[in-house]
Amino acid sequence: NQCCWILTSQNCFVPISEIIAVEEREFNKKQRNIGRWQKMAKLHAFTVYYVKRARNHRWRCSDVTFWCVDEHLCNQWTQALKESLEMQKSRPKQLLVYINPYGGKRQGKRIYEQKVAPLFNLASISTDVVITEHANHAKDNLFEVNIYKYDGVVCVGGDGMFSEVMHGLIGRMQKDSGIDQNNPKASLVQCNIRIGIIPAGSTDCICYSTVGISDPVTSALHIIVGDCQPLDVSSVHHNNTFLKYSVSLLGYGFYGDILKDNSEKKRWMGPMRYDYSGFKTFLSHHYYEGTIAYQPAKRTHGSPRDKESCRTGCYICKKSEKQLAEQTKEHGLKHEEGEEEWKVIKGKFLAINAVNMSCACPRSPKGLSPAAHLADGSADLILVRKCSRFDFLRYLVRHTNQDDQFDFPFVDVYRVKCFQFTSKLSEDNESNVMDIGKKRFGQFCRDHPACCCNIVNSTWNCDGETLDSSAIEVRVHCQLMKLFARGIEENCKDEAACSQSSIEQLL
Ligand SMILES: Nc1ncnc2c1ncn2[C@@H]1O[C@H](COP(=O)(O)OP(=O)(O)OP(=O)(O)O)[C@@H](O)[C@H]1O
Ligand SMILES: CCCCCCCCCCCCC/C=C/[C@@H](O)[C@H](CO)NC(=O)CCCCC
Ligand SMILES: [Ca+2]
Repeated sequence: NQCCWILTSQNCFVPISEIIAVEEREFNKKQRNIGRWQKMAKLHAFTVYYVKRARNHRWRCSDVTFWCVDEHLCNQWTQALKESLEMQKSRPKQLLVYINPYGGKRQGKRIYEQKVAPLFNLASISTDVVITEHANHAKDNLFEVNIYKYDGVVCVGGDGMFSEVMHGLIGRMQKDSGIDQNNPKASLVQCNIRIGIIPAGSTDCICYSTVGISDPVTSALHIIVGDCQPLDVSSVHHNNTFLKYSVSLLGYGFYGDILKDNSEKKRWMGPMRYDYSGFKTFLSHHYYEGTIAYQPAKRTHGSPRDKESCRTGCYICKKSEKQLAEQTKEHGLKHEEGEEEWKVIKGKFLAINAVNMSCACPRSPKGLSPAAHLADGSADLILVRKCSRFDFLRYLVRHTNQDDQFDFPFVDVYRVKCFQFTSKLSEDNESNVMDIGKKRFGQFCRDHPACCCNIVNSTWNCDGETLDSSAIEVRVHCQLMKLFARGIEENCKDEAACSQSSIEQLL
């Protein structure tokens, strides 16, 4: 029962849902026989391992040992606690684990073996572990194995590794349900097999934005207690062909160019390669011309300029969950064609970013859109128009401090449910007006050679992977998948306040 609590000897309350394991203990008489009367009695003991909150959303495994002289009483306690743990139905028993040994600082295998596997053992979770041998190994494997025998899939790596596992799972669900992913209007089948992320990559934005920290032990504990966080997923299509899914950043211009510069050859630099490419891309200061058409997300509550962020138990995401359930009840899987109007914006942009979540990460703890929601069925579309290098720097710096990064005349932000983008170049090509001058003068703007306006296209950065087409059609699928997470918890000033707030939440 979620409302059962134990009071530990350190005077802190632990909800049953946050107990990791209970173990009988061999009591060591020599160590404990301090009092005279104890010499005569045989002692019995059990240890409770539980989640302890540390600073900055970190979770740690703490333990407390209870002992008594009455063997029957001791057994009763252990039995009762173990039965209560058995009743926690959302906890995983069997997991499929994929480890990318080459992600981030190449520490994935060590992190899993030293920090995560011992905790899974303690919590009696059995695992099948696959160490990937090449890119797409995990994704392809998910189409072959019996995924339905697992309570979840864990990926040890960065955002790229998560993306692979997500594509494998969502793709497999659609295949098994006979849904054509190439149809941009298809209603996709929700994936109920949760994904756990053990962060071991370069940006780890998805883990950071859903847990509040990128820390392997914290993530392992969220998996053990069986947390569940639904997540919006965007589908990306070009000409009725499925390209990719995205959960964090879909970025054209600045973030696309960073990735393009960031070739596999630079992987030896580890996470540093992004700073190097970021600096180079900032100096190049390229603009791109194009047209964006979007449908505003009218049914979702909240706005990208809100002061409150999405947190554990977010009521805006809960409302979307309710709406989604009602909609599914009414229309089943049939896609309901929106009647809402399309808004069209043409212009020259330094960056076009569409984010399904805040995209908080260690480089930017509040993220690209601090008020974006994990599971509200919408994305925040951020348009950074042509501006000076100095203004763009001011905009970037605001990602790292408390100032509002949307409070600039050259930045617009909209909450959308779908959008389309066409670059000026592909518009021109489509209308068959091939300007020979473009070829002759190379990649820079013929009319204004010094304006840095690029005639060639940029590339889309889709959760850290490049897309082959610049013209794309994007649609947000509300809560298409689930993570072993609970969103970012409100900050607790001290442990006592933390326990108190958890009690209030449960009551
Ligand atoms: N054994 C492997 N060899 C080479 N590449 C792999 C292997 N396993 C997975 N990959 C690929 O490596 C890519 C990057 O991995 P990952 O996301 O773990 O690290 P990262 O790029 O350093 O971190 P981030 O994505 O957070 O920036 C993934 O897209 C994945 O497809
Ligand atoms: C003067 C200081 C200015 C500093 C400005 C910092 C702004 C940083 C915002 C970072 C936003 C990251 C969004 C996440 C994108 C991920 O899906 C993707 C895959 O891991 N990472 C990158 O593309 C890697 C992106 C790397 C960006 C540097
Ligand atoms: Ca969202």
